[in-house]
Amino acid sequence: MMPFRISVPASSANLGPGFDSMGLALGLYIHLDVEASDHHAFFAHGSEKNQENHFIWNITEQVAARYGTALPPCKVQEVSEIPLARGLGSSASAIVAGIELANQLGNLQLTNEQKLAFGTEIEGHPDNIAPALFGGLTISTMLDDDIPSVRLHDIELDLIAYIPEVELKTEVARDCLPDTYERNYAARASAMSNLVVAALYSKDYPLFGKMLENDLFHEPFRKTLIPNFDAIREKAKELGAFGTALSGAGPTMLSFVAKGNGETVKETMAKQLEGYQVKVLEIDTKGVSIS
Ligand SMILES: Nc1ncnc2c1ncn2[C@@H]1O[C@H](COP(=O)(O)OP(=O)(O)O)[C@@H](O)[C@H]1O
Ligand SMILES: N[C@@H](CCOP(=O)(O)O)C(=O)O
Repeated sequence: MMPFRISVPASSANLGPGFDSMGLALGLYIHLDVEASDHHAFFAHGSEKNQENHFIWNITEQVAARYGTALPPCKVQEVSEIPLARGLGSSASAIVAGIELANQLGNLQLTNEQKLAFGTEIEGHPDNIAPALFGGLTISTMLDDDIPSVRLHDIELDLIAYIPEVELKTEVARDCLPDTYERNYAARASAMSNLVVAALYSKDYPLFGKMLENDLFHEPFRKTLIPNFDAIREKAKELGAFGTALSGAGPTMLSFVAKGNGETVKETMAKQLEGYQVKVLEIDTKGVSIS
């Protein structure tokens, strides 16, 4: 086996009201460096200890078992830039990395549809899995036997992420959500989501930002868990951001600003947010890749 590297981007799910459906691939990556070995070994990021039960390797074994394939012994070294449990899709990126590792080691020739279906089955929703696989901004949903997914091109915006030190597990942030929504409420919430997509398509970024900040599906129920939710949104707006939303389930927030303004807005925001990593992030356009 020739050594190879699997790289998977992070992602920001939801984009306001696109709950469990929209996601944007980001230029932060998890990498798996793989080489032949006489025994199996998985080294997690920053660890020198072999972890036989690692989250990613477990996914790889599940995929191999599903296809009845034996995996050749190899050494895997994980290197990751994606912070865990901050709303940047680390679990989905790790799942996609595990699926791709099985695909490469077992020469499974999985189609994109098979990878998306398997990843969504594990994660429970496709909004982070689809952009981690395909790159860019994806809109997808689960049907009984299919996961339709559309990719939007040419998002001409700069992105600024405000990543706090605290973690928030997605599972905990999902437990705060109502089980059901009343019909008129759900219709209004869906209308916001429709307008987010329409505004992105027509590059009407002021309208996009306005609708982004009018989510009714999840942010109203999660904002009390999120440090500085209103302050970040208001300050970014003052500095000219079109809009700011929770990234995934949070606690990271993500601002969308005019192309070319990202660094200036970032500098000012960073001064106000002690203890945060404030970053201008690129949009990843490739999704999972092998090199
Ligand atoms: N690279 C990784 N290695 C091991 N576990 C991971 C990795 N990435 C994610 N996880 C698991 O997923 C959890 C975070 O997932 P989640 O709560 O959905 O947050 P998010 O996906 O927004 O980062 C981590 O606490 C860990 O259990
Ligand atoms: N739609 C999900 C997205 C979770 O994204 P994550 O990056 O926080 O795992 C949700 O909002 O629960």
